[in-house]
Amino acid sequence: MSLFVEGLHNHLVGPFTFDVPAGGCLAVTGASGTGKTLLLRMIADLDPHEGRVTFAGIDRATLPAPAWRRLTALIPARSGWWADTIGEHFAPEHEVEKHALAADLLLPGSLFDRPIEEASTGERQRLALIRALLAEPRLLLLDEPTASLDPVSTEAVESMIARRRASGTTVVWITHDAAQASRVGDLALRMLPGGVLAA
Ligand SMILES: Nc1ncnc2c1ncn2[C@@H]1O[C@H](COP(=O)(O)OP(=O)(O)OP(=O)(O)O)[C@@H](O)[C@H]1O
Repeated sequence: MSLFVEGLHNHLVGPFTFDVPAGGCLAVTGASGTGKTLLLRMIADLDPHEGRVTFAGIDRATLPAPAWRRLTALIPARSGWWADTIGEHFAPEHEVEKHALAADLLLPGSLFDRPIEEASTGERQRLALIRALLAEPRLLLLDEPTASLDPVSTEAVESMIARRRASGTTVVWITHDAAQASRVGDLALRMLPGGVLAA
């Protein structure tokens, strides 16, 4: 399912116009504060904005919000957690799959029994990714998903996203790592101050 963004802007950043084909990955780079997160949040419809977002040929404005939320997942740089233990954040029907995804991301299965306060930043990042992937989104919006990870764990995340892309999931991936941007992205956008995009 392809993503088409046209004239997307708010009072701080934009307008942005680009498209990402089905299964493609747009790598977004740029200095801190140039509006990368705001771009993701506007695509996800989490912040007020103007402009058009079309996914799989459907104008997002015509979709009820719950339908859009089922199609997309935004994984923020800092994930939100509300229950005491990690496992409580996962539905019982995902018991088997969550462990499989955790193993793929080099996380021990015992982690799910532990309090969330004990999870490291890098563990939380991977757990947030697992939580999002269990819902099988067709559009993944990733905000620096490997910022706190070592090279081996980073590679595990990149491989997992590559597998999702192979089954048609479309990705927008924010990164500060130019090498990662060229590894994971088949399209690249660089944000400049003022939210202008350069290819
Ligand atoms: N709710 C808000 N109200 C006012 N200004 C905001 C708001 N959210 C973000 N900004 C500002 O908009 C600009 C872009 O923020 P954004 O978080 O998108 O940057 P970024 O490129 O993702 O930065 P980083 O690489 O540091 O994560 C920043 O100057 C930020 O201070």
